[in-house]
Amino acid sequence: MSRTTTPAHRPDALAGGPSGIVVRGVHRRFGDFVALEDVDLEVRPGGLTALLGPSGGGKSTLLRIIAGLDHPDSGSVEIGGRDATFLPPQRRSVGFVFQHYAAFTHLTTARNVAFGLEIRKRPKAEVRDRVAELLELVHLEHLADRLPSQLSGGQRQRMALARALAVQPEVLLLDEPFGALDAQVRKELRDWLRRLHDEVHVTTLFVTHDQEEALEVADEIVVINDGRIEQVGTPGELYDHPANPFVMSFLGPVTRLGGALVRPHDIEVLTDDRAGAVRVEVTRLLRVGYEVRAETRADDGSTPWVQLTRAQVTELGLVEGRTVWLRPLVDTPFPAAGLPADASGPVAGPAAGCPDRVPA
Ligand SMILES: Nc1ncnc2c1ncn2[C@@H]1O[C@H](COP(=O)(O)OP(=O)(O)OP(=O)(O)O)[C@@H](O)[C@H]1O
Repeated sequence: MSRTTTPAHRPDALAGGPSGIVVRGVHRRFGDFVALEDVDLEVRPGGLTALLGPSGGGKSTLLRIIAGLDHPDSGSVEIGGRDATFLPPQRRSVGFVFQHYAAFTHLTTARNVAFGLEIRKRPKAEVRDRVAELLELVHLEHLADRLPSQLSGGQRQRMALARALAVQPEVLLLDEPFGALDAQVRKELRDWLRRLHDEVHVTTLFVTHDQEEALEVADEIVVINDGRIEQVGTPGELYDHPANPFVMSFLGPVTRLGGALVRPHDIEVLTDDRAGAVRVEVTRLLRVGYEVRAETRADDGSTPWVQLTRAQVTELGLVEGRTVWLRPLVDTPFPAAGLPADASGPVAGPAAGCPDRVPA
């Protein structure tokens, strides 16, 4: 997917320029529990930003505070350059969509989309034109007269997006908008969201716990864990230059090699001993689609695994039981000891279920 035309590079894409979000020093406690601790965040105007982190990390709390559905104990929220900290949700110019969208069940798709405009008493012709435009945008024009119960889950979420966009919010906040849908539909909708965003350029912040979703869709990813922001960057920056072991292990597969954390595709397999290489025995070759995962055991009892292509396996003559040597192909910034106990592998995405996570 091309990112060359991302709205972040086209700040003039909205009339008056899109608005960013600035969060400063936000704290939020629930009793003794600290849900957000001194959170500072700038969401780029016109960008598609993912708020990514494990369950309970504080994603929804932060989104709700930006939306005005919850309030910080201290700190501030600015939307489009205006202090919104004490504004009610309806005065923040935000549109939101949640995982389980509560549509008006007795209203058609078109009337659901029109709702926000109608309560704002917009002229009938304007409402009609805007609804037609939005339904076309979300590819639901042919289902305008259906009731929500006659739509699929994916169609309902698209209707929710259209409804949120109807009142032309400055920012769009999406909390796991596709979370309740099955994997295939999720995948289609995330491609669709990317394309939709390329058309409308509204500053969008979406919550996800799925690293693959964030890597595929977002211009920028904010990784949040335990109420703190771990790192902010483009998908490439986070994947290639993680700030700490948590980000490294959350954003892709990791394995331990010679006391360091390494990506399993950044390991060279050698058929003889060389400087810096670790001797291992191949314990299992697992074919997973187009890749082969070679599980190994080193003399110190550690069990690094390597991601290879079938051609590499053939070329190396790898078979179970063979001794080979492994060497990291890139510098390994983190010792394996720095890996949090609960982050021994990716939590979701293509690498989920990697051998590191398969119970012995
Ligand atoms: N109203 C509340 N009262 C008490 N604790 C709360 C409340 N809302 C959230 N929390 C706690 O704050 C923490 C952060 O919750 P939050 O919903 O923001 O996490 P999350 O990252 O969105 O997680 P998930 O992906 O599971 O939705 C959790 O431990 C949660 O139990």
